[in-house]
Parts: sequence; C-alpha cells; structure tokens
Amino acid sequence: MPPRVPEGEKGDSRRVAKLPFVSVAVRIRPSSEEPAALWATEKSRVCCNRGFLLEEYEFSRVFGPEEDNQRLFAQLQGPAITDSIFAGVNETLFAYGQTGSGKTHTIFGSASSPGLLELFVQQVFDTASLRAGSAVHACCYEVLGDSLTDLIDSSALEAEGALCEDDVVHDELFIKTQRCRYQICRVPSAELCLRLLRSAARRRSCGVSSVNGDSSRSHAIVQLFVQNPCEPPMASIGTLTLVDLAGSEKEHENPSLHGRKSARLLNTSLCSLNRLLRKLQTGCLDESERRQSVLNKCLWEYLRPGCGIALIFCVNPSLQHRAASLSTLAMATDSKLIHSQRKCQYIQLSPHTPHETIRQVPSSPSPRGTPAPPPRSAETPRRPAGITCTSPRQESARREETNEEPEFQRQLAQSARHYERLRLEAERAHDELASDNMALRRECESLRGLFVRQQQQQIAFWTGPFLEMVGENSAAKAMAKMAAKGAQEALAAVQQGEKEDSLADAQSLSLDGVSRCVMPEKTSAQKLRAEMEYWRDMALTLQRELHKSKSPKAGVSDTETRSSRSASSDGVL
Ligand SMILES: Nc1ncnc2c1ncn2[C@@H]1O[C@H](COP(=O)(O)OP(=O)(O)OP(=O)(O)O)[C@@H](O)[C@H]1O
Repeated sequence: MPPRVPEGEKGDSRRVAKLPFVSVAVRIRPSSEEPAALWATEKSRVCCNRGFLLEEYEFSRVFGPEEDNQRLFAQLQGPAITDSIFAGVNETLFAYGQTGSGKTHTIFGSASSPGLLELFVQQVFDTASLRAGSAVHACCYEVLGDSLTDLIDSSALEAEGALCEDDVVHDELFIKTQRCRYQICRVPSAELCLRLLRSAARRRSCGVSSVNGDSSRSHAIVQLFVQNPCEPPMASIGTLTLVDLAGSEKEHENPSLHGRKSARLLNTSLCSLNRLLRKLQTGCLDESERRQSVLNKCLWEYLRPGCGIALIFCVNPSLQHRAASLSTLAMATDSKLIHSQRKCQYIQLSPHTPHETIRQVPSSPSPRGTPAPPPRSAETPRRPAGITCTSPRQESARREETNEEPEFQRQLAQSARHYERLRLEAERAHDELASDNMALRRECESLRGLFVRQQQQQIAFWTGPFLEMVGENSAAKAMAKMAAKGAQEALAAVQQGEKEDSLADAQSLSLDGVSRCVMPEKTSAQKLRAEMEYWRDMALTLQRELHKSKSPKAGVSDTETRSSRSASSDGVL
C-alpha cells in the first residue's frame, strides 16, 4: 500500500495555499540626504522623482525608512509563513538590491534590532513547542563565484555538550570536480539555534564596496528544516530559506582590486539568478537554469514551482543612487508576475528502523483519501539526507518497546551512513560523467560539422573548377571522378552515422531507472571518445592528403597543383 498523504494536513495545505502572502515588497532604507529620489506614499506604493516627472509603482507592500524589522516580519505574515513551513511548504525569502541598501540589516539585523532571521527562529521554536515530536535543523553557508563555504561551526557547542555528534549531519554539493560539504545541525532550542547562526554570520566574508564600508562579499543562505509528525507514519517537511544576496555594484566603482574581483563574481552569479527569476516570472523555468551557477544550484530546490517565494527589494532613496534604485524597482515590478503555488511535502517515517530514513514524498494538495504520488526521482531533492526523524524521547520509548540492542542500532546507523556516502558518490560520478559527456558531444559535433563541410567543398572542387581547369585531360578527369566519389561516400557514411547516433540517443532516453542514470552516460562517453579519436584521425588524414595534392611531387600536372592550391586558399581547408 502506498503511503497516504495525511488527511488533516491536506486540509492545512489547502488553507496555507490560500493565505494572501506578500510576494513582492519594497523596503526603503533611511537616508539623511535631501531631497530623496523615492519615498513611500501608501502602504503599497512608492513614488519616484525622475526629475521631469513623478512615477508611482505599486507592490504588495512598501516599507518606509521608519518601519523596523519587527514590523516587516508582522506585515510579511511571519507567523503564517511559519505555519506554512510546519505544513510542509518550502518558503523562501530573498533580500535583493544594490550594495548598501539594507539587505543584511533586513535578514541578520543589528545589535539593536533583530533581523528577520532571529524573528523567524523565535516563531519557529514557539510553534514547535506546540507540536509534539517536531524537529528543527539549521544550516548556513555562503556562496562566492564557484565556491561554497560552510559558515557553521558546531565544535564549541559540541564541546560544551549542548550538541552531540549525532546532532550534526552533512550535506554535499558537487561543484565541478569539487565536493563542498556543509553541516546541518539539529537544534533543540531557539537560543542554541541563534548562537549557532550568529557565529555563522560573523564568519561571513565582508569587505568594502563603493558605498558600504562593511559590505557582504558573498551570498549568504540560511535554512531551517522543520519536520513535523502528522498522521503516522507521515511527517511534513518544510524549509525556511533566507537569502541575503550580495549587493549589485558597478565593478569599476569598487575602491579595491580585491573588491573589484569579488564584485565581478557576485555580479555574474546575480545575473544567473536574475535569469532564473525572469523565467519564473514567465512561467517557463527549466532545469537548465539550475546548472548556470552555484547560487542557482543551491537555491533550485527552494525556488521551483510549489515553493512559496517572497522577495524584499531594498532600495536607497538618495538621489545619487536613483539609477540603481530604479533598476531594482523594475526587477521588483516584473517579479510581481511570480505566483507561488505552495505545495506541502511529506516524508514517510519507517517504524522499524532506528534512524528513520527520509523518503521524499512530494505532496500535492490531492483530494482526500487519494494515495500519495510515488517518491521523487533521485535528481530532484537535495535535502538534509540522513536527518533523523524522531525526537530523542520517541526514540528511547521505541527502543524500550522493541528491546533492540544498542550495538545493533549503532551498526545500522553506521551502514545507513555508509550507504548514504555511496549514494552521494554515485551522484557525483553521474554528474561528472554527464558533464564529460556533454563536452565530448559538443566536440564531436563540431568535428563532424567540420568534416561535412570539408567533404562538401571537396566534392564541389573536384566536380567544378578542377574539371574546367584540366579540360580534355582524361587521366585527370578520371582521378577527379574518383576523388569526388570517395568524398561523397565519406559524407554519406557520416550522415548515416549521425542518424544512427540520434536513434541510439532516443533509445537510451527510453531506458528506465538506474541504467538510464548511470550506464548510458558511461557507454556513450566511451563511444563519444572513440568517435572523437576517429574524427581527429580523419581530419589529420584529410589534411595530409590535401597537402600531398598541393605538392609538385604528387604526380599531378602543374595546372592541377595550381588549381588545388588556389582552391585551398579560397577556403577549402
Ligand atoms: N532599514 C534600516 N534601518 C536602519 N539602518 C539601516 C537600514 N537599512 C540599512 N541600514 C544601515 O545601512 C548600512 C548598510 O546596510 P546593509 O549592510 O544592510 O546593506 P547591504 O544591502 O547588505 O549592503 P551590501 O550589499 O554591501 O552588503 C548598515 O549600517 C545598516 O545598519
């Protein structure tokens, strides 16, 4: 029997999906400069002075300089977003804007004003205290260019005994050939969670930007994974993702060389993210966007259709930043097209294993009583694999009940970790093979194209200008005929091979499961390598032949030599 989506939670998910969440908000930071280029006119409008005219924009919510993070949290419906996470939805909040516009202030806050992160952590733990058996895990990492750095350091908490070894699991992301690991910690209380995240925030890379002396030089991602048992054996699993993007900045305006370098990397990843958001706006997001940058790869799971997305666009109201603010407002206007259709996710808790393994069951607000859809493919979720799904209390009660040997449990946990490692290695090998395969395919295609063009030019040469040149010389004519025939045959063989390859590709696509994931990549990579070697040989042979035909010793008359030289200088090769 397939597991059923918990009926009570389905009700919740429908309720959650109907809540009027804020999707696009604009926040105007305080500024002492007068006159201002923009200001909030109403709760949802912002007016912009363009010099010759005043323009008004409308968003879900506009926050003026006097509104603090507490108000932002309340107006963005922090408590409702938290409920949505407990119902199993992935909720993602972005702070977006130019450098110095107040993104870090919004997410991480300051000494005097808690940021959205702290407010959410409090709310999540307040809600968790009312839901028996729920568990919260946290991670925090930064992304700069092609690198991902874990910002969590749990060693101090482990040394104090506040966290134990089993509370920390690792997830990995394969970036090119590098394995980037980051920790995911099971956090028992809001206080511990905040200690961990505050120390993570202090480790974030910072530097100087053109307008901010304490500018974040990386994109920071903080995630809280909430697991909430509902109807046994199911549990909802929702994630809160807070993203403090690095600010966009004109590269040449940064005062330091290092700053200009990091600005280039940050702008590149922001461009990829913008492209992804644009596709989300037009409803044509496709898998290819996932691989465009490390940032996209990290956020993909939490931006896909089914997730709740809220974007906070931060702007600086001063006149000198008007151009940058207008471009932020333009992006904010387009982002109004993003419609989050929230879906709940569930996992099945196995009652027999000591550490329940997570089986992702994509939830959909399916009608009451209908079976849940099958588990997701291995490709989609990048999730804190290995997170234990029961509370320590439940776990010890179960151990007592089943009278299991602790040694046996240790062995089981060890083998679970071992198989998880193997799974991740297989996934990495698959990713590497897939990218090798793509590169080989591209190289083969270009060699194949080159060869086809060469053959066509040969045929044109032997059947056209060469014949005209040799006139009545029958030996030369016969030789030209043979050469043209040879080129035609080679061309036909290539075109036939192309057809067979595309047929083989189509067949490999129709293969199922594991064999489709791993084997064809391997075999076709080998095949493509062999094919590439073949084309390299072909190209070399051709070059040698044409070289020979150009040389006076080739046994062809002077006229022929001249004609083939003139043909090659016309671009035959
Ligand atoms: N709404 C606000 N209220 C009070 N102070 C603010 C507000 N927004 C920004 N600031 C202050 O402005 C300065 C720059 O803000 P912040 O570092 O958050 O900008 P940022 O957008 O994260 O910049 P960067 O992209 O360069 O990291 C900080 O000193 C911050 O305290």
